[in-house]
Amino acid sequence: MNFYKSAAMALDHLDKHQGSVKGSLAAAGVTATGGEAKRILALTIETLKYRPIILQLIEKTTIQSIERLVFPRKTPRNSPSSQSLLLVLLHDLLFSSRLKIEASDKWPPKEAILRHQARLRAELVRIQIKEGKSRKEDLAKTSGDGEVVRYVRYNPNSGKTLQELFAHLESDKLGFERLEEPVYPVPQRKYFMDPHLDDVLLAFPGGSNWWLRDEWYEGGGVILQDKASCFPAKVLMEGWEEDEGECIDATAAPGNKTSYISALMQNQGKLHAFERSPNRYKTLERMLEKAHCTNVDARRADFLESNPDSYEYSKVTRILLDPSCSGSGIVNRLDYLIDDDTEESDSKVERLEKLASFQLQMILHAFKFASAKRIVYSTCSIHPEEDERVVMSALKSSIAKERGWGLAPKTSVLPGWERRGRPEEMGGDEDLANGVIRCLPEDKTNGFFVSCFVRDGTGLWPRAKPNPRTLKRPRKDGPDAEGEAEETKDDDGEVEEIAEEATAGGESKVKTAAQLERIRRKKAQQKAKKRKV
Ligand SMILES: C[S@@+](CC[C@H](N)C(=O)[O-])C[C@H]1O[C@@H](n2cnc3c(N)ncnc32)[C@H](O)[C@@H]1O
Repeated sequence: MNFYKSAAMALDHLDKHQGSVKGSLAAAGVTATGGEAKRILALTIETLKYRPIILQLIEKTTIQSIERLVFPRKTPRNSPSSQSLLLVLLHDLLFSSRLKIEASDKWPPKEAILRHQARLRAELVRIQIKEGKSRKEDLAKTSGDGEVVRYVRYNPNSGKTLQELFAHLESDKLGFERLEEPVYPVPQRKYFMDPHLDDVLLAFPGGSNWWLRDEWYEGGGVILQDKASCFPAKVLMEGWEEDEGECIDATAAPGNKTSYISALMQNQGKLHAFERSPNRYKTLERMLEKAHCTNVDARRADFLESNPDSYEYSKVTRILLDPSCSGSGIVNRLDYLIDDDTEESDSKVERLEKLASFQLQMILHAFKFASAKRIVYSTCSIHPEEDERVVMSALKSSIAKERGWGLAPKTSVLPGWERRGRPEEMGGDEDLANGVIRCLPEDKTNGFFVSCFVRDGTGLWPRAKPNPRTLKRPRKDGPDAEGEAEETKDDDGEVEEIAEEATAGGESKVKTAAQLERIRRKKAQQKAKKRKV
């Protein structure tokens, strides 16, 4: 019951238009942790998806006014509004997988709603017919252009073949038909192999959920993973040969990319996986087990504390860095459900600065591994501060120069992918910009960024005279880093915690264009103040 009230209070808070769903939960005083918090978050998000439809039902059945004793127009302080409570309860009754309100039958709000059950269901069918939707799920609000694709990655580590998966999907039980060519939006009950990852990635219609309680999903034969999130592993493992050496996934949980790298290594050799957060490490362990990854040595450890010169990592040739980021590219879960981002621009700038500094530090640490020759850096962010600008700072670092790290050219970074980097963020250098890839929702993926550093003689370097906006400025003074906790999202929308870090040596202290802009603004403000005095 409290669980419904908490979700309803978060909806009320969102109604007042104050930030993200998660932020609204905190602001509404919802303090649940662990599984309970996830459940409340999920209910809030799911309710938002069906909100316009549920509001129509409330209006058509006039349930709120008929049951005004239970759902009064005005509710006491610290209680949710009647409308929001109705929204979450009706969501569970009509759209949840169990199709019921999970509370005692004697709870007055549930009793009141059940009195109108038949009418509510009938109205819902009417709306479905009017909207031309054969399934209720198709009434859900989606992220914009109606071209949402649900991607599913085939996992060869499971020991089953792709042909077996096709047969399963096309069986009478599931009844899918495979198309030879991509069609967008993907038609109902059809699927096809994604044109960029045609050996592993299957594309389904947006509302698909055939994998719920399906043996292939439960048994790790398929993994739900956004298309863009598959790219880093694909780029990292380009040209891999079994006897080349070992790999590192420096920031592994929940483990989607780890399991893909493991599969690309044919589950052979050794993949060292680091995860710093204890909770997320547990998720990683579960994921690796489910995905049958037997070549992964996972540890709960901070990658920045690993010793690049140790014998243990002497055979590591490839490193994936997919560090904590702002998650600004994730559009398919939360962001489209609320109108816009009301975060104050200054705090946003500061947050990006901190993230960029941490991300750069991760790259510079990876550069130190003696045998490393290919490093992929990716984010699920669309901000240049975390993407191209971090890459430029890394390329200009002294360690990159000392160890010969350059940027891999387009030819070895998914050349078939059209959307490349922003030249204006890379000193105007088209070749560098073509070396990295970006993804946007219009590409039917999450917003994403992938870059690849190499030291095999093919690497690109920034031009001698780079764009001053992207210049790295080593900081000679200033405070050392403190462990300030910050929350970010990974590309699957999971909330993660990062602790901001920086080195005392100043190697990773960068001033991004955003920082410079802030300094400029502060100076201008000070000048204006002086003038007034
Ligand atoms: C964006 S997520 C990674 C998602 C993952 N690559 C996947 O595809 O499933 C970043 C992860 O890195 C972890 N992390 C952040 N800093 C770290 C560090 N210094 N060492 C190890 N793990 C770190 C975070 O806790 C978080 O789980």
